[in-house]
Amino acid sequence: MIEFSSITKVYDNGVHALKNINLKINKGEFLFLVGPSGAGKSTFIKLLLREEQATSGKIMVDGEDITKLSQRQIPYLRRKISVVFQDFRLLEDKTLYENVAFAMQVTGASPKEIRRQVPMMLGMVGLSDRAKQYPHQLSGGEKQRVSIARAIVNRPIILIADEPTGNLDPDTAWEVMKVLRHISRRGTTILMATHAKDIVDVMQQRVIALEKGNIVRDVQRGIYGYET
Ligand SMILES: Nc1ncnc2c1ncn2[C@@H]1O[C@H](COP(=O)(O)OP(=O)(O)OP(=O)(O)O)[C@@H](O)[C@H]1O
Repeated sequence: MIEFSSITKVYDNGVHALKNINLKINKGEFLFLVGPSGAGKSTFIKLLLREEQATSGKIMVDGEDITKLSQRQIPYLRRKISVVFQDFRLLEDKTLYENVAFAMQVTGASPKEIRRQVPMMLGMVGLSDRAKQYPHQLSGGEKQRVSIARAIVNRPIILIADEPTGNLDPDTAWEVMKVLRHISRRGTTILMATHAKDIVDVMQQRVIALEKGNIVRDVQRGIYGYET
C-alpha cells in the first residue's frame, strides 16, 4: 500500500538525511519509527506528506508515485495521509465538535455527512460527552484524542503520529495509545515516530529503526532498542 523504493534525500546544505531507503508498509499495520535525534525520522514523514521532495527514488501510496504529484494534487494526498503532532494543534476558538467538523468542511463534505460522522469519531476517542467544550477545558491526553478524531474523520489510509505522547504523562500517554491501537485494528495504518521506549517495548509492534539516514532494523514485534 505504501512502498519506498531507493529513496534518497539530500538537503540543499549537503546533508544526506535518507540514504537509499527501501520499505513496504501494508494496510492496517502499526509501525514505530525510532532512532536517535537527526536519524531521519522527520524527513521520512515529510517525504510521505510531500512537505519535502525526495532527491531520488519513488514513493508509491495507494498505487500512485507521490514524488510525481503536482502542487495542485498535494491536498488530495493529505486526505489519504493524515497527521497528529506532539502539540495537538487544535483550533482554540472552536469546540471539540467544531474542530472535528472543520476538517470535513474543508473537504466539501455535506452537512448531513458531517452530522453523522463527527459524533461517531468523538465516540471512538471516548469524548462524546465533551463535544461542546473548548480545547482549554481539556487535559493533554483529551486534546490529543480530539486531534486523533480530527485526523481520521476523513478516513485516511495512514495516520502518522509524530511524537504523539511527547507532551503527556505516562497514564495519559497510554489512553492515547489505546485509541491508536483501536484505530489500527479497524484497518487504518499507523506510523508513529517516537522516543518513548516504554511504549514501544510494551506494544510489541513492527519497529523500523533509522540511524544516519539508513534503516538499521526492521522487525515485527520489536523493541525500542536504544538507551534513553
Ligand atoms: N531543512 C533542512 N535543511 C538541511 N538539513 C536538514 C533539514 N532538515 C533536517 N536536516 C538534517 O537532516 C538530518 C535528519 O534530520 P531529521 O529531522 O529528519 O531527523 P530526526 O530523526 O527527525 O530527528 P529528531 O528525533 O531530532 O526529530 C539531520 O542531520 C538534520 O540536521
